[in-house]
Amino acid sequence: MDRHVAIRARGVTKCFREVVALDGVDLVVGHGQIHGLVGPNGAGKTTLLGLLLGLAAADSGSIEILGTPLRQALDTPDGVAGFVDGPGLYPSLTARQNLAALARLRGLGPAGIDDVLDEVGLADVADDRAHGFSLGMRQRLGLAAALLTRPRLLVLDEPSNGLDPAGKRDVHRILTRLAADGVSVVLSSHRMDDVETLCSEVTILAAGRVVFSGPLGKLAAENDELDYRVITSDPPAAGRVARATAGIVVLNKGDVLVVRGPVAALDDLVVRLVGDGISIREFAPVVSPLEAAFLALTDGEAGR
Ligand SMILES: Nc1ncnc2c1ncn2[C@@H]1O[C@H](COP(=O)(O)OP(=O)(O)OP(=O)(O)O)[C@@H](O)[C@H]1O
Repeated sequence: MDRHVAIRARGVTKCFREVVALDGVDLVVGHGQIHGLVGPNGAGKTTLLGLLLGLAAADSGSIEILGTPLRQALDTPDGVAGFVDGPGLYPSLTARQNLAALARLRGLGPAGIDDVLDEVGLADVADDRAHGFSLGMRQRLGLAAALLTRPRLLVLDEPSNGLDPAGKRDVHRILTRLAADGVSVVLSSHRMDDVETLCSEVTILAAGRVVFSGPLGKLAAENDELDYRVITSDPPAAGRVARATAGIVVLNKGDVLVVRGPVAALDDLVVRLVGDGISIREFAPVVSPLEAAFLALTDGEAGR
């Protein structure tokens, strides 16, 4: 038993007939960490999140949640909440009634319902029926339902799905605040920018296996051959300087200067540009380290 981590999964395997959805998966999530789960369609993300929520049992391996080993389905300890495949809601009930029904099922009183509705930005539509809700509103209501139980571990399958930019910002704000209070969060997403903004650690799954797990910074360190877009005050001169810098490969992407090279050569290029009086307005990876790693590590695995 390990009380220092929220989730410790080792060698988890899950098959659906001949389909191996998870194949020896390890996952460690610390307290107060927001951990991203990414992978192509069919990689096993929802299956893994479902196991963490106790919706099914693993075929083999071990899963420990909040210090308690999971032995069978529906065995999750108190303090775990979330959803997979979209939040389960009663369409004919209002937002408030949905939460009241859930509170009764969990043996909780109605106290807190207004607070969580307010927290997820649904206070104004609290008495509207859920069947008229947009995808983003249903996601918010699902999050409200999870928050109602005051969880110590939140397990969320694509929580930003269907949210507009303001909704996404609200959800990010809520999750970041919860994590600051020590709540652990595991979430899946197809949006690399979401994962990069929210998560300190990420696990990349491909075909049921973990191909990377660790801090986002480690991915950046392992990707020193990214393409960088360089926007300057004098593009022709910058192109000439880049071509003359040892170790730098210049790639033409329209009018925009794009370079590739080891970190030392990129550093040298910056020094030379500035030395030549060329102002650097932007020096940024064309695709983020996470996206580059995702594409490199999951190449050919999509669409099982
Ligand atoms: N209940 C099930 N019965 C049969 N096969 C299943 C079942 N659930 C998942 N699978 C299969 O297991 C594999 C992993 O599916 P899973 O839904 O976990 O992937 P995912 O990473 O969440 O994909 P997506 O990004 O498309 O949601 C897929 O091949 C899927 O078809």
